[in-house]
Amino acid sequence: MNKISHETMRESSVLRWSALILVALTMFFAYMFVDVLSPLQTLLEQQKGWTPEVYGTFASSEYFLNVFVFFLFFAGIILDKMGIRFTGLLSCIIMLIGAGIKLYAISDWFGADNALYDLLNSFAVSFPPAAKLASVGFAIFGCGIEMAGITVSKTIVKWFTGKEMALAMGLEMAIARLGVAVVFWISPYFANLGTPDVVRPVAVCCLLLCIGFLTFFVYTLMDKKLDSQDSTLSKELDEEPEEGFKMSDLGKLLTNKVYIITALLCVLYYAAIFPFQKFATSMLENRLGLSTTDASQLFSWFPIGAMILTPLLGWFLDKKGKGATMLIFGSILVFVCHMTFAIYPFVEGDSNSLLVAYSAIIVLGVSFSLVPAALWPSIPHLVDKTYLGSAYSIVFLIQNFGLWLFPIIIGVVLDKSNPAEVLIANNGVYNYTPAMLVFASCGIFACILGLWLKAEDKKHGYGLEEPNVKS
Ligand SMILES: NCCCC[C@H](NC(=O)[C@@H](N)CC(=O)O)C(=O)O
Repeated sequence: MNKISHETMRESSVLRWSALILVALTMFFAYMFVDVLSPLQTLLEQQKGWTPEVYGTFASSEYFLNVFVFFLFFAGIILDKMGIRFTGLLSCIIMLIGAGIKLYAISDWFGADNALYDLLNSFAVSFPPAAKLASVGFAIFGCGIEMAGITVSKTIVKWFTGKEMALAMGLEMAIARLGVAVVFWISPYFANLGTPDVVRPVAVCCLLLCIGFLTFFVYTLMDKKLDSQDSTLSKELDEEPEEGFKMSDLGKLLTNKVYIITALLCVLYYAAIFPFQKFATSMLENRLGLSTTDASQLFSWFPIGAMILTPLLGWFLDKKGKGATMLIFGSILVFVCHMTFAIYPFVEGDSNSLLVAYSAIIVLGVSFSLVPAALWPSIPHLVDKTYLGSAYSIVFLIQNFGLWLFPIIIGVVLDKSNPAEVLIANNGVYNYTPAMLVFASCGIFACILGLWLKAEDKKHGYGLEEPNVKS
């Protein structure tokens, strides 16, 4: 009888973690691109005439095709049918196309003598043509990054099931957060290198996206080898090949109560995070009277805090469990942060005010470690692995709806709560209280869903409070 070799690449910790670093780098550069314009809202308003409403609509366009053309739904099916290599490379190409369009839209090459410019200028004239085309590019980019996000989640499950899965997901997200922190520093830096210009940082981030494509390409070589080892092993062990994804699996997902609660918690929680990220620099400028650079650097402590804590909490989840409890605490903390920015009487130049702002940002960073570290590794506990790609894609789809809607709501709330005459009377300083109350309310609803999830887990034993690593 032949000797059976049970060793695959995933049993080597060096190879397993190398695979993780390669895919995490793709997400690192992608997350940089997502937020490259976030610290430049004020400059966009001054140079390009993008009002908060225009900016909010542009920011939400990232999610438009995912939600309204159901791209994410198809992305999940493509992932389950075509596999990680194909889907990952496709997602990188889509990101590059979208990013290129956005760069072109805000550049001087896209100007009044251009037929496309004239066409886009012929309707909805309060929305500048550059913002329209940039939104199209960002919507295409959004398809790519979300498709990459579900692919990377499935990749981590593939390499780390029964091992340090939550730590791996935590580390991947930490690397992505580092990308956000870096872009909040380098974006204003490149924009202000010489004559202030929003195009420079976007061009730099486009180049970095190409590096992300290359790191994913290198990963595909490892993925191919692992697949061939897995199929040899299955033959040696005489295992039945795994059944692939079927359309009927979607019905199973959508009638899975605990999965739907998790998806709703996800949309409410993330609505208080990513859309806030798009307005945070401007909020800090207005609430504390800071310059763009100072506000942006203050805010960068949020992703930095999340970056440090997410892997530690992932490690804690692997060893000790308590995932549902982490979701509840994380939701309470997001509420605390946003309420602080909504109601604290900040005074310009006051050191106490600055201390309170820093503390609130750190609290948000802690929250943004607790929830993601617990949420994403909980999905494999709730669904069958044959349709895990679709399970992630539908959570992302529901989440993307919130991420699309909230920047628009916040843009409108800002415009309505700051009519022109009030804005002039306030020397152009925006009142952010109503907008921050909207964000705070998301935290409350997410917390209620977290409590419900914990009760369901206690009743049915999904293992959300159990450690991931089986000893
Ligand atoms: N492997 C990690 C999975 C998701 C991480 C999560 N990202 C998202 O939820 C994205 N859908 C949101 C976006 O791209 O805007 C995160 O915490 O970053």
